[in-house]
Amino acid sequence: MTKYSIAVDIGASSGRLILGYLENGLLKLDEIHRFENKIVKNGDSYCWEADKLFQEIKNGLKKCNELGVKPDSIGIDTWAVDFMLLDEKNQPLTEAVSYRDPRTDGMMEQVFEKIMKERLYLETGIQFQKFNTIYQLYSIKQNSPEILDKAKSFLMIPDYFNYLLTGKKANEYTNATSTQLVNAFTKKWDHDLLDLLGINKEMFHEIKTPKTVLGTLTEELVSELGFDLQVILPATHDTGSAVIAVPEENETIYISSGTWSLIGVENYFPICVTKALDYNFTNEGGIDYQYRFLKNIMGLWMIQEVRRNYNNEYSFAELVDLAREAKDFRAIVNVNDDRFLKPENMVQEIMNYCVETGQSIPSTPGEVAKCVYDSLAVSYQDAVHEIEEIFEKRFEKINVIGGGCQNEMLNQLVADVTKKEVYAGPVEATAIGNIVAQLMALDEIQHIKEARKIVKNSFEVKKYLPTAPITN
Ligand SMILES: Nc1ncnc2c1ncn2[C@@H]1O[C@H](COP(=O)(O)OP(=O)(O)OP(=O)(O)O)[C@@H](O)[C@H]1O
Ligand SMILES: C[C@H](O)[C@H](O)[C@@H](O)C(=O)CO
Ligand SMILES: [Mg+2]
Repeated sequence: MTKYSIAVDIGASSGRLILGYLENGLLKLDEIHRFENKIVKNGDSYCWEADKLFQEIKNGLKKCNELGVKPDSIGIDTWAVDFMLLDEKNQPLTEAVSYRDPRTDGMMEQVFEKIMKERLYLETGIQFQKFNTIYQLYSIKQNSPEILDKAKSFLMIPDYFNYLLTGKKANEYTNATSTQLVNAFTKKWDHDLLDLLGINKEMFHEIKTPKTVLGTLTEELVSELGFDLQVILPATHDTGSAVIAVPEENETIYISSGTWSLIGVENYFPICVTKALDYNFTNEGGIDYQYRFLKNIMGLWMIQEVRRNYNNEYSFAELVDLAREAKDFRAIVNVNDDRFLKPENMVQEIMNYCVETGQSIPSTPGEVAKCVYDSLAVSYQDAVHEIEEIFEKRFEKINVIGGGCQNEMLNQLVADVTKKEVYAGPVEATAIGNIVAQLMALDEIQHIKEARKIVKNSFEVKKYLPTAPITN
């Protein structure tokens, strides 16, 4: 009997419900619902529209009825680090504040007054991003302590949506690791660290791993939707799900390319050595207790903001075409500079950077786009060199997955600057990895190697070779 699973994949720029099932050994996808996601200003805070997003999840489930689809399971994944705090009546104490909110400015440095940076990295293995959950919570403790006093439940965004679906509370492992509050070795909440920071450890829930069946829908939702299903935990950190879908059975460097570019490798143990700290790599949790040794690169957020600055006049494909036409323009920015995390105007910020560094100044949408793509490719190349230095080996190929793998110009740039074979696809890697974890929980797929073989056979993967010869 064929099992049907729904992946709810909500990224920073868009969300989608995708139905997945096995047919003749191949994984089939049907997109049920797609919707926009964005950060909105709520008072003085930059927030996600959590209520609207949950309504979109229900809208997508209602479409199943219209399509005559009766799914067996659902799994939710989103971006990392962000969370909700619930009071004793299970009511949210704040809006869903975004990691791009400036409330964490200066918080990392204040935390280092409580715990040495090196110790924090040795215990958690997590990269130092100013917006990590640890710094968000510390900001609340410093600026609105009454909120933490009332907090009885800490749920990350997917955990919160799972709670609304089932009434059950749990923290899923892959996303919990992104908080920088989980011990990389015990894989549990680091209570010593929480005590050091004066954050009440009682509000955190039991950490559960991908493939866990959390429960079924609440009675209210069954009567609203007209059906019930199993709510299964995928890797609820979207990048954790994306990495599951890398269509490569052997070792490879992956780039999960979307709002962020997450570049790294899969590993069996956490690498918390000084060089990994200096290069700011992370050891986020993966499925089956793998580690995702990777780093955040600012990613296509920059081109999303450039597109917005030009009043969404150009599609992403048109911006690539315009960048190709600007082939002679060359200026490189440090994409990982905090100035690009949430500038008032990304185009202006890029121009200012080029003025400050004495470079040619991009003046057309094509030149700005080319500057972004060239700069991302340079940043990827630096990360590849760092990975090969730490692993003391050369990797032969790079797999690009996610929406960004549709950018053929960037894929070719990556092949040219790294001098490696680049394999681009699948586009919906996150949703695919989400579905794979559900089908594994439903005993439709037995293990990851089998899953990756199925993904490779089921979806298009385009190959890019360096235009210059590969020199070993
Ligand atoms: N046709 C296209 N040509 C070139 N680039 C594209 C195309 N379609 C999408 N993209 C790129 O893909 C990006 C979106 O990727 P994706 O859909 O994986 O992001 P998301 O899942 O919405 O967000 P997140 O990265 O937070 O998960 C866009 O910002 C854009 O740069
Ligand atoms: C904010 C996080 O760095 C971000 O969610 C990243 O981990 C990611 O997975 C983006 O899709
Ligand atoms: Mg995504």
